[in-house]
Amino acid sequence: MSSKVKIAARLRPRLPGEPPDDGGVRVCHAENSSCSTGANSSLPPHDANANSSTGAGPNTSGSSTGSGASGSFTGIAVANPRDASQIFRFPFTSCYDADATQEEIFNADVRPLIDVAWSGVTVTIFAYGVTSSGKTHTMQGPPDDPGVIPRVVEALFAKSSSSSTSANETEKAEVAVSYIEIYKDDVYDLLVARENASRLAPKLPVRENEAGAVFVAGLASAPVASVRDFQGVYNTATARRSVGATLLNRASSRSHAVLTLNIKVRVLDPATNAIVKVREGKINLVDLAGSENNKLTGNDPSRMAESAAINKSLSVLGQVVHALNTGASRIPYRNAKLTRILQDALGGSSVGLLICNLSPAAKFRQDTLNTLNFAVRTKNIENKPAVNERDVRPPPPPALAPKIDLAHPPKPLAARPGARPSLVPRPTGAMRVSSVGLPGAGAYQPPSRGESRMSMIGVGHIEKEKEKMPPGLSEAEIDARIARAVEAEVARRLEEKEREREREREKEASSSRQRTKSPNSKRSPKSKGRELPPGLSPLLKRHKDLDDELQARLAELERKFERGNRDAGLADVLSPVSKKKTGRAYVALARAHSEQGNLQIALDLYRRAETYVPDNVKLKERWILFIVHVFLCRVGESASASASVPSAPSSRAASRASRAASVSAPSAPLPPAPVPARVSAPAASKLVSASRLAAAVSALRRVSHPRGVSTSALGGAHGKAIIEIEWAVKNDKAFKPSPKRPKKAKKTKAKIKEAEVEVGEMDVDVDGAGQGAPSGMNDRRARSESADVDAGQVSDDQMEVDEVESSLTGRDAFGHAFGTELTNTGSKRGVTDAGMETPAKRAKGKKQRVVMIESDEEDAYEPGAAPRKNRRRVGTVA
Ligand SMILES: Nc1ncnc2c1ncn2[C@@H]1O[C@H](COP(=O)(O)OP(=O)(O)OP(=O)(O)O)[C@@H](O)[C@H]1O
Repeated sequence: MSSKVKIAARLRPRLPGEPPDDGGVRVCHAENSSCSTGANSSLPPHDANANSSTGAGPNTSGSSTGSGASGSFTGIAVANPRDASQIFRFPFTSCYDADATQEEIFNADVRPLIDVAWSGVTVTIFAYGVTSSGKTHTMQGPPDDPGVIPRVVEALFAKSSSSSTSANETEKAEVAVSYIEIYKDDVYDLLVARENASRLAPKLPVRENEAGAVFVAGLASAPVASVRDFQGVYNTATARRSVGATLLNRASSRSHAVLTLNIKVRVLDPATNAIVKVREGKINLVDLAGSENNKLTGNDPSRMAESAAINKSLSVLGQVVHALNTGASRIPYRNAKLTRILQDALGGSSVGLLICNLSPAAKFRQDTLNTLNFAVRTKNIENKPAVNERDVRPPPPPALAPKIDLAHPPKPLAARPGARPSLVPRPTGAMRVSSVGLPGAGAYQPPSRGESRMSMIGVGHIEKEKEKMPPGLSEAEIDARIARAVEAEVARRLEEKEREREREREKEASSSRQRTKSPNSKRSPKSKGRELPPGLSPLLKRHKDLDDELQARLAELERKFERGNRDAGLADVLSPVSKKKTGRAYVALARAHSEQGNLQIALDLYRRAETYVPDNVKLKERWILFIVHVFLCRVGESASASASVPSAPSSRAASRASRAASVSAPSAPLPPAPVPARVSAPAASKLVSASRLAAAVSALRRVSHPRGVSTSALGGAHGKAIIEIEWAVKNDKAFKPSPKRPKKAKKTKAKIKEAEVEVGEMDVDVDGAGQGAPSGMNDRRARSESADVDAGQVSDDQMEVDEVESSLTGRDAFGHAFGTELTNTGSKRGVTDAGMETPAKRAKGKKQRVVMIESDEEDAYEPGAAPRKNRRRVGTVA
């Protein structure tokens, strides 16, 4: 349903002091074929035969055609201010001449809207017109001749007191008032007291809620219970409104005022007196500030500013109306607070009434025409009123749900002739049960839940409950009791099931604990496969003949694995940095143990380190090696214990080892163990295991790196450690770990500065030796060196190579001779000798090779001098 904005035009009488009415503005009524002018007109009524126009001036639209300004139409006829013989006619159904009373206007156009608001719709009534045209008079009115606002309130309370709309329902209304003014495009709450005449009330923001309704945030709302209450609130608030004297109006409104009456109607059920519905209607009563011609108003600068704001907002109002009429895609509501607040009344969901106030004075003729043009356009705006009503009745209690005969439940929909088969799969024989356990044909119930309940409770249970009911109960009470009983039964059975499940879980947990405690107990290969690390399971699956000892060993490994899981739990909650640090700590610990010969512990620690750095491929490989190592050691020991000749290749253990290794590398037969002629049993076992280990490791390496990967690529520094340990085991030698790699120096400003100082010192030292480069390097050399030695581009590896090279030649990469000789002996793993420099010293050595190039202007570096801005740094700390 749509509703057009209704227009009512009212011509005010000529005021004392105004020039005589020239009869230029006439109110015509078709019914009595007459046109009247403002009161006290000095001119006779407009000549009915005067020339008339089919428009209302160049900017008009929508005015009707007709001949003459006769009373053949209802509306306003205005003489062209430039040519009095031309008449513009504006047809409106509601037109009031100067003699019209406040009561007439109220009864004809406003009173009907009270019922609209009462029914839960927003109604907006606004007075529009040039300054001094009588807007405030129409809306507010003097105390002895109240206008629309007081009359609306009075009618509202009268309606409220006699609010009985039907025989069944009684209505109770609550009225609350809010009152704002929009002054210079800022919103102020007129209900909020101000400390003094100056505008100290806070400006209120205009917002939009999720539903798109515009509202003034933080606006006060005063409930009023009677007309007297309202008068008290309204008079106080109105006194706060910005009013100023202009030449045209002694009490000119300097702001737009919007009074809102919020009407909340509660509809009661007469039987129970309970609230059935709530409707919330609103009446917005808007007294706009009048458009002003500053030539006529004689405004001072402050009034001019007000006037500009007023005219601007009215102009936006006009643009909004125009956009609505032309069906524009964008309506410029947001261009002014006024239009934003009146958005609902203009093309929104409210019912609107625009009262056009007209002045008969000739000086306002053009403004009058503008006002009428605006009115004609506005009347084409269509709103879509919406009723704001909600049903607040509580949902019907379960006992009042449709009753079904339990003994003869309704057929499912699909079974009815012509009914659409249900799309929900339904097991045969199962009947849907409502949430309270009653068969609910109409009530929706999720199938799974309802059906499971049905299977739990069954119709028999309900029947039993029904039988238990004492006599004399009503049907509803019986239903309610059954519902409660069934609910309780469902709850009890669910609880029982839950307890049962809990017991099962506990049983399972205790049996798994038992299994862990007794490592010798028989375990199914499946459980092994599930619990052991993935790298271990394939090997075990293929060797089901492993003896008890090995089983015990595996159990121990499992425990370690579980401990690893705990570590994994801890690793989960650590930050990446902490994880890395913890992983490094484990590696360091492993190194320490390996140094002491505790290879087993070392390898275990390497494995734990893996928990914290799971993506570290090197550590994963080390874990596989460890498993093989353990396996072969055990095999080797048992072989040595059982054989008189340690190298016996035909021994059972050795053949097992051979088989195990061949699993990993079927194409790589184990080499014969290199056993010396005379060797002790333990040493022999070690050698046997070592040889098997070496074969298995190489086989594994082939498996994991089919294309062949170098040792360093296999494990880097830590991989090397593993190989070294293996080597030590194989050769029965002490294991010497490699020294830690020096950390990379960070390129911090401080270090760069420090490096500069060091370079300065280095230059001095080198000069002192008589072999270094001169402290003042020429530009060409500096450039060529900078191209070669941009420290940012020199990798660590390159530095290692340089070190070796320079240790051989005694010169650095640039041909400089060093005062101190680098002592890297070039051993096969790059391990330094006992008297070698510490990593820190090595790092320092590297620093000394950094070349700092100063700017072209400075040949010599001044030790201790602060770095200058224009220095060009082409080399930096490695
Ligand atoms: N219908 C009327 N009957 C008698 N007097 C009227 C009527 N309409 C307006 N007046 C008088 O005209 C003067 C100006 O009216 P009013 O202040 O209501 O104009 P306005 O449009 O509100 O002006 P502004 O926009 O400057 O506030 C007032 O003195 C008012 O009493």
